[in-house]
Amino acid sequence: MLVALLPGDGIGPEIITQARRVLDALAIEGLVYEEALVGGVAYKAVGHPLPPATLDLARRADAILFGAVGDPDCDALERHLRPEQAILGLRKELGLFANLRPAKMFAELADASTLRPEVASAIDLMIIRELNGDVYFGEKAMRTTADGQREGYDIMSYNEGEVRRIAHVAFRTAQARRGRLCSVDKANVLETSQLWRDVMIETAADYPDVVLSHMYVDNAAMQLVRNPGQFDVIVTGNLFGDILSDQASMCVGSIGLLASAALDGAGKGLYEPIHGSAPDIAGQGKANPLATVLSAAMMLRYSLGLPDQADRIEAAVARALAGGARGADLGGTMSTAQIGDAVVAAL
Ligand SMILES: NC(=O)c1ccc[n+]([C@@H]2O[C@H](COP(=O)([O-])OP(=O)(O)OC[C@H]3O[C@@H](n4cnc5c(N)ncnc54)[C@H](O)[C@@H]3O)[C@@H](O)[C@H]2O)c1
Ligand SMILES: CC(C)[C@H](C(=O)O)[C@@H](O)C(=O)O
Ligand SMILES: [Mg+2]
Repeated sequence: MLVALLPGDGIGPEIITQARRVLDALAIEGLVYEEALVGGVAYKAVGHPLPPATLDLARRADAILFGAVGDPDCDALERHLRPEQAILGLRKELGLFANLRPAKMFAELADASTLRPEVASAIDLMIIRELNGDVYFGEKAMRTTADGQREGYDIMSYNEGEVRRIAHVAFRTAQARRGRLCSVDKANVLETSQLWRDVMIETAADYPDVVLSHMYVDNAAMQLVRNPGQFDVIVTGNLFGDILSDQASMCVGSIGLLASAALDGAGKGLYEPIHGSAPDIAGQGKANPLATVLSAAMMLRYSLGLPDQADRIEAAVARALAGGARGADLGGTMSTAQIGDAVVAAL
């Protein structure tokens, strides 16, 4: 089994190092790793954020463990050369359309949430974000209007096939959990969302055991902090899912805790923390590696057929947290490597 390791920029290498240590400690037979450049480091080395050799490795691999991309030095580059294009390109080129972003409160962290403990302790939800469409991948450009103003535009669209395939993933996920699916859209304003809602309702006919509800995205953002315990599975588009998942991360204590899987529906997956390259803390040993460690657990579960090993990592993270393994993001003092040590010791 080949795992592509793509550490990327900023805190990416620091957090991938810790995830790799945890994987190594499991001594899984037959697991091999190959590393490649991605993001700003790839642009600086070879002139492109997603070099052909990296894309080729990602295609050959059974799974991809990804750190983060993004570098302030690159923010003025033409868009197609910016580091972020690497992650967008991998998702699109590999057809990784289903993004699973689970948020569950670790009991040991109830005090770390910005929500009151009795509100936060009820959080056990899964955000399913569509990852290959929406305003992210529509036509976009800058142009000049007739009266000489600069104008930027980005076309938002979904076709029904794109919505239906993510709907099936979401309904099946809800079936395997508590049977409740909340579809989040903006159907009161957007045609894209009206189609989204119509297709969700049509697909529901195949899943009579799942209770489907709908919520506008503005209300969903409010409900996530008012009463997050009401959610089981949330399914939403690319942009809304991006925003709501960062919000959900803070509800469970830190953005440094939320893992994700980007799946193609056929077993291949890219696994990454939901956060970015955090240039403000890069290279200082302050990054929380747990989102990446938990992403490695998702990789073992969803792509490598090793659910018991995944459970082992997740249990070790819970034990490490119970033992006080907290970095600055959770009000503690441990470094990135010390948190890694604590997880390895708890395996
Ligand atoms: N998938 C990705 O690679 C990805 C995701 C999001 C943002 N980005 C990129 O990352 C760069 C920075 O973006 P941003 O600042 O908006 O978001 P960010 O997620 O990198 O950081 C937001 C805040 O959270 C903190 N933070 C993030 N991860 C943390 C961790 N593991 N431990 C402790 N604190 C953590 C950061 O220090 C920062 O204060 C940008 O270039 C952006 O495009 C990349
Ligand atoms: C870096 C960016 C392109 C990316 C996104 O918007 O999908 C990030 O925010 C994420 O959540 O993975
Ligand atoms: Mg994001």
